[in-house]
Amino acid sequence: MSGYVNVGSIKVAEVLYNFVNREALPETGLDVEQFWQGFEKLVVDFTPRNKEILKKRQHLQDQINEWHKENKEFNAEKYKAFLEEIGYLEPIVEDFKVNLENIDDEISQIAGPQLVVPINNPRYAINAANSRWGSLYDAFYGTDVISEDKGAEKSGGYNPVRGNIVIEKSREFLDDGTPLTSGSHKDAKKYAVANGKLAVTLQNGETVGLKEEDKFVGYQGDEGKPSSILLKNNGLHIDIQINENHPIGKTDAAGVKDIVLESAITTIMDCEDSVAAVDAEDKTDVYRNWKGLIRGEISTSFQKGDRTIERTFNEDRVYQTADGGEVTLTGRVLMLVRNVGHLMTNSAVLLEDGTETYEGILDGVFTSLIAKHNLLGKGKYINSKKGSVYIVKPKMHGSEEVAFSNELFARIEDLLDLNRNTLKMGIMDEERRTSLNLKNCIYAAKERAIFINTGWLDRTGDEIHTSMEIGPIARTAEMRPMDWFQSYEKNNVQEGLRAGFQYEAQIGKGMWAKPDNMLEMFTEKIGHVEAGANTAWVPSPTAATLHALHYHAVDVREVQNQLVEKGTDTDYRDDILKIPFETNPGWTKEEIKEEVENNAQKMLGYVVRWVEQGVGCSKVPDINDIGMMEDRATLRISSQLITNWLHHEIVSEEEVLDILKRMAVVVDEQNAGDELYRDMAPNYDESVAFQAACDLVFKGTKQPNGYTEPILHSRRLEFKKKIGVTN
Ligand SMILES: CC(=O)SCCNC(=O)CCNC(=O)[C@H](O)C(C)(C)COP(=O)(O)OP(=O)(O)OC[C@H]1O[C@@H](n2cnc3c(N)ncnc32)[C@H](O)[C@@H]1OP(=O)(O)O
Ligand SMILES: O=CC(=O)O
Ligand SMILES: [Mg+2]
Repeated sequence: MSGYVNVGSIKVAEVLYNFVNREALPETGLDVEQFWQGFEKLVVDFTPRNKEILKKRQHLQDQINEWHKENKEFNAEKYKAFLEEIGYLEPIVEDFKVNLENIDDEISQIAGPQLVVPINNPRYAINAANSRWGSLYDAFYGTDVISEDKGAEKSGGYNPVRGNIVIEKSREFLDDGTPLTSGSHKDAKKYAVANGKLAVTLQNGETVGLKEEDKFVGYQGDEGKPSSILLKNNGLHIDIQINENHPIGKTDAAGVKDIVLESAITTIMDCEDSVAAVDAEDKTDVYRNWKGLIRGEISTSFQKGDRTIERTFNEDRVYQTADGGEVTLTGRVLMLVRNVGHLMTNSAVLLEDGTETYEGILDGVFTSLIAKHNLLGKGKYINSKKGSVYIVKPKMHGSEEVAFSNELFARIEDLLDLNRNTLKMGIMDEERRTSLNLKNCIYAAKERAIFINTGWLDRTGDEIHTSMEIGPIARTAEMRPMDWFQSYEKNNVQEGLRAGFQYEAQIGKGMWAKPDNMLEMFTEKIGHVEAGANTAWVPSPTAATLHALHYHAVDVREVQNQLVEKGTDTDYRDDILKIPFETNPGWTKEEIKEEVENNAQKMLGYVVRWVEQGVGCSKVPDINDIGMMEDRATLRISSQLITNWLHHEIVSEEEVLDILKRMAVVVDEQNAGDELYRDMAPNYDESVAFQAACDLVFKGTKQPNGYTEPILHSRRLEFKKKIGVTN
């Protein structure tokens, strides 16, 4: 474990202190001594306020619990009045508009997918930074968007039957978004440029152009024999790549070897839900990676099959324009960084009384300090051309907490000698108090709020915990179609539009949590764009490429215009307050068993890797063998649902323990091929991971807002100690 260095009244872990002095502070123009003095003062000033925020959360929760116990007959009007009385529902501010400056086009102008990636996994994080462009052919060929029926299997080498379906589907996409004056891209036998326009020769010998000529942007290679044609539709680029000697190009009449799409426009480098970082060593790793990412200098090499792959940031892409000029497009996403929320502390910095500092304060300071490098032009690539730093702030409850972050950001700007409002804020709309008071939350950071995103996974967990005492909460799959959820989503779009997010900021929708079910995503996630969101989360680069198709199909600007025209003054509060509980559930024994087993299996599959391997985001099979993206937020749902059912005696403790034990055997089997894995069964008492899962459900009513972090962190620290690892 790291030793500590005294910094005034506080102590900073040596590993972090050295990183800051040797790697983070150099090139920022900041004085080392002044920085640490200012840091100490900031920590000392903001810690008590952070503590107060958390006390208020608990006080509100306690009052809500008591109210439900005293009001067994639920009355919606009385409930709302009570929430107003205790300040859970805030008086709503007058209409206003956000006042944002120096916002990159990727946030304000370009509607498209937002990828999320654990920041402490360089292989994935660099991949994520490069996922601005993705192969449509690979996305179709490699996923279930195309069925494997009728000889179109994926297995083995290249399957031309499947390949032809990919090509056909891709041409249909071109016909939809960038149609020809006549005929179809399917019949193209040559793509060329003539007189500054796209000239497509069809099978019938006719040469046609684009219906909307200005959708042609540029090309690479010779006009008569280009290697690439660049088109643009709804603000997103399409690169038709041509090489008649390529194995795929050879099979295509026009020599097209791929269609590459602008895919993830922004990426969130995540320090939070998808990461396990519990001590100074882990946090220093996180910050070091962020430095490599924001400067575009990080690289990694890894083995894939029998190949060694070197992964670095992609270069820009340069094209000739029709008028003889040149256009350079970035090869990379715009990066945002998600800090942690206000809840957790970390031993990386200790206060005078020996207690740990709030991790959110540390993240705010250090991710901003590191980002300053890039603001000063240091590094291989510039992330924000406008000189902003985009910080996503999760798990805030109500406008007071947003105001706290806003002040923290201002103080960090002063510490780092940054202009006011350089630090922008993405507000996760993922706690009930925030959804219900969203307008006020945006107002509290109206010079910084660059997104509001419906983090529906945490939001669902918070819904369960907040109303723990009312009765049994609905089964997880039944929660989304319900009023509370639907109105939460609509309210988010409405409040974004009302606050003037159109052409200024992002109205974002949540994660697709089934990373292997791309057909289902392809069918469903277009709903996010149709609802007026100009971005939505995806779990992988492939998902980003497929989701990009939705922004080609639907012009979200039009949707937003229509919504604004219709009016943005619906009061969704009453619907959001419709608690998803069951007065008379009537679930069969079989249904109850299935629900608990499913949640238990996902929990254990995730927790075991978190606690014993430090993996913060995993793909874990559910009971139907569907690989689910599991992170701290999905764990909050699974654990709180079981807790709730235990609390209301839908299941007994013995039954849950029995299910956990049986599911542990299943999870052990699923991980049989992993050398680092330690079985949970049959010595359950010795498995730290198994104990963590038990704590999460059996002590679930006591977890602050139902969060999983306190147990995950303490059990991970216990495991590290047990096996003697420092990181
Ligand atoms: C509630 C919330 O807070 S949601 C936000 C937090 N969640 C996330 O950030 C999810 C991010 N996604 C992931 O971590 C992963 O996709 C997982 C864990 C869900 C699945 O991971 P795996 O099982 O390894 O995925 P799979 O085997 O299908 O794909 C691996 C390949 O995809 C790439 N990949 C997968 N996810 C990502 C990603 N998010 N970003 C970049 N690349 C990715 C990997 O780099 C790898 O490719 P490579 O071999 O060329 O390096
Ligand atoms: O952070 C995202 C969520 O859904 O929770
Ligand atoms: Mg979340």
